[in-house]
Amino acid sequence: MASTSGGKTSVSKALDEALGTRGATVDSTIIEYIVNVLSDETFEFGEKGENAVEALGEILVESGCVVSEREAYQVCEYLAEKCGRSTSEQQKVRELVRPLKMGAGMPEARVAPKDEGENPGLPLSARDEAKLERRRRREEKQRLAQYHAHMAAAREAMAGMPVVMVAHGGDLGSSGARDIHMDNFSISVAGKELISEATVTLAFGRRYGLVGRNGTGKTTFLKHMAMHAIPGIPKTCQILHVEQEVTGDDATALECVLSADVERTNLLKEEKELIALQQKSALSQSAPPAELAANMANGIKPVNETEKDGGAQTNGEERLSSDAIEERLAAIYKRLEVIDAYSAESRAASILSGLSFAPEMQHRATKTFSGGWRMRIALARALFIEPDLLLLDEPTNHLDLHAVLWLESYLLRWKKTLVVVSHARDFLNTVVTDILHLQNMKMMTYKGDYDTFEKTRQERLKNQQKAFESSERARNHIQALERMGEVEAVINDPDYVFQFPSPDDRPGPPIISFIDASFGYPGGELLFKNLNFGIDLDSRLAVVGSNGIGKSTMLKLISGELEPTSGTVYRSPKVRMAIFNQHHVDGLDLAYTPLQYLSKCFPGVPEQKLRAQLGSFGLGGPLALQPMYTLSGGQKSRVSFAKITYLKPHILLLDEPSNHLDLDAVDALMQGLALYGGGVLMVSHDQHLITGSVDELWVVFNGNVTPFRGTFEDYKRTLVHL
Ligand SMILES: Nc1ncnc2c1ncn2[C@@H]1O[C@H](COP(=O)(O)OP(=O)(O)OP(=O)(O)O)[C@@H](O)[C@H]1O
Ligand SMILES: Nc1ncnc2c1ncn2[C@@H]1O[C@H](COP(=O)(O)OP(=O)(O)OP(=O)(O)O)[C@@H](O)[C@H]1O
Repeated sequence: MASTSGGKTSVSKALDEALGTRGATVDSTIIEYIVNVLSDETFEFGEKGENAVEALGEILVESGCVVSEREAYQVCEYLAEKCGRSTSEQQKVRELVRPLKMGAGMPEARVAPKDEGENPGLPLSARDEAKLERRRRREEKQRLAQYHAHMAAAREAMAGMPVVMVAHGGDLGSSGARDIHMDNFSISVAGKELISEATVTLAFGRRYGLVGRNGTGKTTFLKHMAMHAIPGIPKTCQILHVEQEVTGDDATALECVLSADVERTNLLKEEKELIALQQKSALSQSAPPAELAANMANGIKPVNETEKDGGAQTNGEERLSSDAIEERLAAIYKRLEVIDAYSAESRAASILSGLSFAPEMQHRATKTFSGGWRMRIALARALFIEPDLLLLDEPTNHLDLHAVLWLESYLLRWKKTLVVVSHARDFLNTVVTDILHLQNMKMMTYKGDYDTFEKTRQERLKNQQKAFESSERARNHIQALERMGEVEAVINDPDYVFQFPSPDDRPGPPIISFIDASFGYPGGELLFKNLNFGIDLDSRLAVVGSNGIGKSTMLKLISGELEPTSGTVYRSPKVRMAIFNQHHVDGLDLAYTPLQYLSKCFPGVPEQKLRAQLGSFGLGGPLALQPMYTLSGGQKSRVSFAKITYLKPHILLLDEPSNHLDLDAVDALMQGLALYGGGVLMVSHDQHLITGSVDELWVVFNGNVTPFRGTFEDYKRTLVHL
């Protein structure tokens, strides 16, 4: 099998042979660059030279080494045959001293040049070096300025979003909006068209799953709807896009949810003040504050900001009789009953509890929660508000399986309209009534769940293909083409491939061993007691368990980011581990492009190699050159995958790897893992991914990690019965 490179001399010789006389006409710096890339000891040609084409195809054509892409393939195949070596002969890749960690900003691995000649390009004079350095600094400044401008614009857009609160009818009433017709609209971002001339109707009370490849524009579409920026959306229609976590302050989680009912909050506040006043006036007949007197003069109208500002025309000296207070209180009680205010607290508490907030947590200040939990509070608030149109963007990403199952059943009873972006097949199949499919700038609606959509679409594509082929045949026979209806060619998404480079070396066992290992955070209780297990290069494991039970901590104990408080965790000194963690985006430097970012992480590695690595995760072409703050969620995830797998780890530790990936990408991930030659341990609750890519399920519970005998479906059933 031709997979890795040979020495520099043999590569140079093979290249000479492949290019023939044409080689002599090409700039020697280019030839030197190509030889350097191919003779790098970690370079893999691929079975038929396909990786070499990926890395060098463009430059071979552009420099005139070959005249066509086809010839580039031939040359690379020849080079692979001549210079690739079998796996057994492969040289060992340099080892990393520490594992690669995404969240913590993986230690930047410097790939040292083998010798002076390995860096492509000619040596520069001191003057040129200085010039280059100045340019680099200028570009850096520019890049940061653009990034900050982008973030400021995003914040401004967010601040301009209509505020959505619980509406009880009457003054604060909802429009009673029903169906929404968005006719012939287009959406562009930075001059790039994402949706073109689409027409979408959202029927009141239906639940739509919005699906499409990463980066097609689903989130952008939700944002535009929430801003009422698409013609056809009634101004009065309350649309809530759950996008941002709630801000952390002293209000408890429960108060934060309840405060979304502004009318209730204000009525309760007023009630409290009136009662205090009643008690006081019983003693001293004191004067009420101007604001209260004003409310009473206004009758039973609920207090809101407008009244506070403009309604206080009564002077503070005016005295209110206890009768007036009684009257106002009666009106308040009546209104509280009408708006179902007395059951609000239990409704809010039950939503929070469904989303895994224990009673104690519901009474904790929002500022004490992590981002993920604050996102869950934002979701709880949205469910409590019940807007006319609820827009959810990958809600299951932040939830444990228990909460996902609860959310599914809650949304099944949802009475209003829902649009949910999700890449979780089982969630979509359970929750949605229709699918909106965004592909190739077009939006199509399909009735039914995700599986039905897939079947219908396959059928539609088959028929379209048949119609296209027969129209093509007819085109060959009939001249009068105008008389035939135009049949569009079938446009299908290209197949994804995720390539996880397998390690070239296989360190002997044991690789990872837990021996009576216990762990607790300082000042906290023990999270794990006496763990005993091992992980090796053949392990294929999924770890499951509720939120906060310790799954991420366990990954950190495996990788060495944490050490046990007692007992031992043994890690083979030769093992290279890569961690993909849930907060991978925090580790990315968003002001850079994916290519610049990888170049920073792996200095000295030729650009073409890094491009090939990005390409193997679907980030080829312009995406590699786009600042990362402009990338979609799934696109950023791919940058992380490209980064952590570059140095061919022996063990992959994946914390919720399918979050953000589109459904085809999850299939590609499964395929990639199946071909990967190292060990895999993942934390996930994605049934499709788990079922298709691991052979063992481990449950974290009560300080233990126990193998589960049964399928993931069986495990899910145990949760429903809890
Ligand atoms: N300044 C820009 N220049 C070029 N492309 C841009 C720019 N800003 C955004 N984009 C592109 O616009 C698209 C916006 O994607 P959006 O986040 O709406 O996609 P998505 O369908 O929600 O993706 P995902 O499934 O990954 O979450 C992406 O393809 C992104 O690369
Ligand atoms: N650095 C830390 N210091 C103190 N306590 C921590 C720290 N990190 C996590 N914890 C606590 O340890 C417990 C386990 O956290 P961990 O993140 O491992 O759980 P998890 O099962 O991965 O949760 P999730 O599913 O929400 O990611 C939680 O109660 C958490 O609050």
